[in-house]
Amino acid sequence: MSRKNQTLGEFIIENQSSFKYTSGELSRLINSIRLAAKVVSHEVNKAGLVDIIGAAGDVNIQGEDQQKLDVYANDKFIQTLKNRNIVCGIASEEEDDFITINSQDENNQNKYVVLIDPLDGSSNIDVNVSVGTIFSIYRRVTPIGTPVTIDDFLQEGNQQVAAGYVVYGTSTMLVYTTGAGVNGFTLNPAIGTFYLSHPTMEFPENGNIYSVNEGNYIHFPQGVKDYIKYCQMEEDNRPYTARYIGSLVSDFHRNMIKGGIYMYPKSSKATNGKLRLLYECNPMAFIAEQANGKASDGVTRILDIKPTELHERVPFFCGSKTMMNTLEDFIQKGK
Ligand SMILES: O=P(O)(O)OC[C@H]1O[C@](O)(COP(=O)(O)O)[C@@H](O)[C@@H]1O
Ligand SMILES: [Mg+2]
Ligand SMILES: [Mg+2]
Repeated sequence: MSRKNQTLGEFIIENQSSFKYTSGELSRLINSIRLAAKVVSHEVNKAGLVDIIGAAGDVNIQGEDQQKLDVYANDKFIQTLKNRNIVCGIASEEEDDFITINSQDENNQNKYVVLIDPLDGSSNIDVNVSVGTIFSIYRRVTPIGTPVTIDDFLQEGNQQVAAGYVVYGTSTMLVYTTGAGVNGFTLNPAIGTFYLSHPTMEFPENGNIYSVNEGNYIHFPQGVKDYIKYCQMEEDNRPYTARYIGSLVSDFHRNMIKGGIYMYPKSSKATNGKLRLLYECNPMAFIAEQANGKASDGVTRILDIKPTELHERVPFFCGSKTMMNTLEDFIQKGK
């Protein structure tokens, strides 16, 4: 039956469908993320009120002004993840260092670490444009009952056991993979339940949407400049459509549904680009590949990059395979 004529009652409730590939603990971990997503969604949907918009007055490790909603989302996800006795460590965009959850206790059998961008698209908060949350889950590499170390977090993206995002848009959706495809769930806020609204999400092989902050065009490497000009030429099915929301999650989500490519290149202003490998690029790359898409730094597959520090940045290109292959050819030629 096509999704169109399914009634709400016929949507498979996520508990019966999305966990067929996951262990009980991982299911419970994703359940805790789902709970935190509902709480944050409620706050996002009233962010126009004085108590939650605006800067929190602090600056995070990235040197960025923390928005109140950044801090709120960070607190909620950490608090929810701590309470479930499943996670032994958390790294967040909003925390200087990783957080240990009683892993020194020899009875602590918690074996997962979570890396999170609690609020993605911060520049959109005060202007009522969609934002998101991104998460990445690994098994710890250090022995259970011993202290968590940075090695538990500096794992290659190809070791992830799950990754996903929440997009707080016209509706709130949770989209994630556990390594067996990508499923999208839409929140029915009236009853607080996520419904499987987008089963087996996949990038179209090709597309005609490109997402990049063209304000930085003059600072881009020549190969990226050449590709952007290619997108704008009157030829074949071009010029493509330019769409840039300013939230990685939102641009990625639209491109996965319609086909397209997202680009955050390095530039003379940001020599490694802006996006963080561990809690933005790796999870989105895992989802992209599980959805028949592709993700690289322009040369190397994102999931094969060996991380060296918690908040390291990499150039990030992600989307429909055919568009990504064309972009990488331009980068190869133009350097
Ligand atoms: O404003 P810019 O430089 O184009 O950057 C926009 C990009 O930066 C981000 O907002 C970075 O994420 P954070 O908001 O979590 O820092 C992405 O979501 C978005 O795609
Ligand atoms: Mg982000
Ligand atoms: Mg963020």
